[in-house]
Amino acid sequence: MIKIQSLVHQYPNVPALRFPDWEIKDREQWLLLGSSGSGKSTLLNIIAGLLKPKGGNVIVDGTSVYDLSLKAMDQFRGQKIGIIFQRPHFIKSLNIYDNIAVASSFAGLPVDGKRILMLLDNLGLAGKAKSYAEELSQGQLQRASIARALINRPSVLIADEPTSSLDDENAENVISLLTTQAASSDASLIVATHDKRVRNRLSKEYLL
Ligand SMILES: Nc1ncnc2c1ncn2[C@@H]1O[C@H](COP(=O)(O)OP(=O)(O)OP(=O)(O)O)[C@@H](O)[C@H]1O
Repeated sequence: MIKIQSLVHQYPNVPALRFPDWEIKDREQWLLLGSSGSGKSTLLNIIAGLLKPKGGNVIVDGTSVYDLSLKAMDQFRGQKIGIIFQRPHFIKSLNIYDNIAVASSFAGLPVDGKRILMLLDNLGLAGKAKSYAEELSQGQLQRASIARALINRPSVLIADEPTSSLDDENAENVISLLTTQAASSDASLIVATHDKRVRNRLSKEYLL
């Protein structure tokens, strides 16, 4: 369960961003909608523990995220929150398997090789474990980033414009995988998007 309460963020020289309170129950799937500049990415970064808000609370599974020390917050994020960005970033010198393994090590968790291979298989990447990011297409990379986001069995999967750089077929594939994989991992899902192809695929909407 995630709660945001009385959240406000202030960038220099622009009006403060205020976010309506929001409660995301376990396994719920939400679209985060709003016009360009309304604060979607800002809110996702705040929920993910990557950007400290000026005021208010983010509570994930009973823990007030911004009351944690920086080190505790890094581990908490690694264990509880899976993040998928618009364009996936992988460490170039490591293969896909090792990139996913590193996500567990950073979170202070043991590497579960069987689960890495199972997730890659579920995401249609069974043969790509030993490949490097530069050898994968955008759609394959986005699927690999879903595997990486899921590896630590997070409570919530957060995706910021995950389909905007993909063609129709890959966009459909990625949104299906996000919804089914979140459900089978018992994770909640938040997808921020402008993409009309995605809008009718999740039942709940939070509007900025
Ligand atoms: N680092 C920053 N410094 C100053 N202002 C910022 C910064 N990042 C974002 N902003 C401003 O905060 C507002 C919200 O930005 P944000 O990226 O969260 O919006 P968004 O809804 O995700 O937009 P888009 O849909 O275009 O990606 C915008 O007005 C933006 O210009």
